[in-house]
Amino acid sequence: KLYTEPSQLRSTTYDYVIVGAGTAGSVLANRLTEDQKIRVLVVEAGRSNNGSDVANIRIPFNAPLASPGTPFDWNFTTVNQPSLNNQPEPYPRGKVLGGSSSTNYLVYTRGASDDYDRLAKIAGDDGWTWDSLHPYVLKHSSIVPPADGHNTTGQFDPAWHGNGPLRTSLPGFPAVIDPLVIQTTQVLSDEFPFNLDINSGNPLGIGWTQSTIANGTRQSSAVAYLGPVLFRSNLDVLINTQVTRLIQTGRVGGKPDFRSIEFAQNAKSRRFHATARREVILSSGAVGTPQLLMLSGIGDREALSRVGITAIVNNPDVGEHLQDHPFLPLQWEVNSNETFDQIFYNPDLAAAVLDQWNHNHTGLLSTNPVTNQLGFLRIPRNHSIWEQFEDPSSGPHAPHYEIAFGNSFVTTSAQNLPTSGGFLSITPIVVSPTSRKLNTSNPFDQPLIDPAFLSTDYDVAVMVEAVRASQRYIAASPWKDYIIRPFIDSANTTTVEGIIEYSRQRTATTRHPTGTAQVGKVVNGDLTIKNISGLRVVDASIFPFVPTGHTQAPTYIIAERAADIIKAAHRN
Ligand SMILES: Cc1cc2nc3c(=O)[nH]c(=O)nc-3n(C[C@H](O)[C@H](O)[C@H](O)COP(=O)(O)OP(=O)(O)OC[C@H]3O[C@@H](n4cnc5c(N)ncnc54)[C@H](O)[C@@H]3O)c2cc1C
Repeated sequence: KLYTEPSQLRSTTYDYVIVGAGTAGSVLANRLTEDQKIRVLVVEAGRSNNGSDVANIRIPFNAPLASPGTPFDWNFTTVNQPSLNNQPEPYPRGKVLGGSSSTNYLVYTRGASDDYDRLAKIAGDDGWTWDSLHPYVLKHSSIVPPADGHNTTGQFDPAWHGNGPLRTSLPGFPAVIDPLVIQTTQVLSDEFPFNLDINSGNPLGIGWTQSTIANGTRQSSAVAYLGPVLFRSNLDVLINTQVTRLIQTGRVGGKPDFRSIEFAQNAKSRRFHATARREVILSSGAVGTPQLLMLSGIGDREALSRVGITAIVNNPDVGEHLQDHPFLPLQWEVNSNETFDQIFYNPDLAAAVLDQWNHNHTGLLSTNPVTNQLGFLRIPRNHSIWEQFEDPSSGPHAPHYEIAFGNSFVTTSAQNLPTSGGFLSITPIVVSPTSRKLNTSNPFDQPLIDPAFLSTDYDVAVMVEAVRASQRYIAASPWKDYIIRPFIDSANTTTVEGIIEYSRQRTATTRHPTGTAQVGKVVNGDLTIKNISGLRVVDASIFPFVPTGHTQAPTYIIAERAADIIKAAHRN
């Protein structure tokens, strides 16, 4: 049942208390309440994902309107980024049932098998290898026909898709660049081979984008996992309420035991408490989880004492090691009036596509807002970059960078939409970055977030290489009559110095924070917290290295396995 006020709760004691009904938290809420005898409370700071004002979190193409600066988002900002000309960056995180899966850009990629194998090695648990996780890969998701019903043969491999509740699909609306992107994989097949399914564990090459969209509508963990089980009498979900602190309830096996939470609706309102008989599970995301640990006295002793918090468990790694993917759109003016830009210039067209979506959930608004094709690529072994840097990737199937092809002008906070013209955007993303950081202080204040974008020479060098690869892509013959010229802002990105200068002006977040309560440093292989009893973390903060794809699918996969680990831990 869904509650909007803490005073409405039927109990203060549950078997499990989950903090955050986001991507991972909703998976756990669903799986742990499969056993009717188990009672679960989920406390979510954000609002409901239903209501009369939720169009922008339901309509796939409107995802960029869901955050930042909206009631669905925490509206965080990073600290000034010295390597991005000392500018801060908006840092969106979903604050709504489904968490960031309700506001993200819907791209569904699992990353490389090597990413999971490295996680298993760091965790000391073979259960996290790609092969061992295969049942969870199939259990969490399924692939359904796209909104336009086109024949998807040759665009994905059905063998890699299961029958799970999270429904995904291939692009639901064709882009004028689709044939050009695919033809280039034939013309430049050595460097940019076609990959039938980038979600097979080997993402290398260029393939069709899969998105968390079904029937032309966003599929989030709230839609796929939480909504369908809200009727269960053993599940209580409290929204609009922030957990402010975890409370030590005693000691178990010589370790501090944290089985209670404190929560409130705002900084001035009454504080409430609830207790878990079995465990409190933190699924508050890569910003919320370390913030809550630190507020509860779990973190770096000296940093906590500077903000007046007494450390109960000294762990300097809590909230450190934030890792994200830097993202840099490049744009070209093109010889077409069929790019998606047109709906931003023409209100009649915008109204027509909205009418179509409202009518039957088809048309432009039913598709992913960013891209119909993605490429994941490695810098070859004989490239001079490797004379200077160690390869930080997890293995031979893991890319160093990604390129996403957009049939419109992709912007960042540092760039406005032009008022006319048709555009192609290619967005290089460094997917094995080496920059890491995050710091925090008080529950209702925004924490200090520092992704340290492009702060290492390696990240800069890979960004340069990714920009050059994008330029080689559109220099191929299929684009000859299509590209007019580079957009003015990116026109000078022809020299290494020019690319670096452009990167420092325009790089933004791909919104993939991970690593702030990572396996090996903060949590054990079973995701329990080191030197603490009664507490576990299940969300994107546990990844020791950011996966080399977009981070929602890896989060669903680890959450599905975590549910089984938790059930097994309490079986007797
Ligand atoms: C704008 C945006 C675009 C993105 N695009 C993509 C994409 O296209 N593809 C992709 O794969 N990934 C994308 N991502 C990233 C992906 O969505 C996240 O990595 C993933 O959803 C993280 O899941 P999580 O469970 O760790 O956290 P979340 O899903 O963020 O869940 C955390 C939940 O905890 C709640 N919470 C936090 N603190 C508290 C507290 N103290 N008390 C109570 N509740 C609390 C939050 O409100 C939230 O609901 C995007 C993210 C954003 C924000």
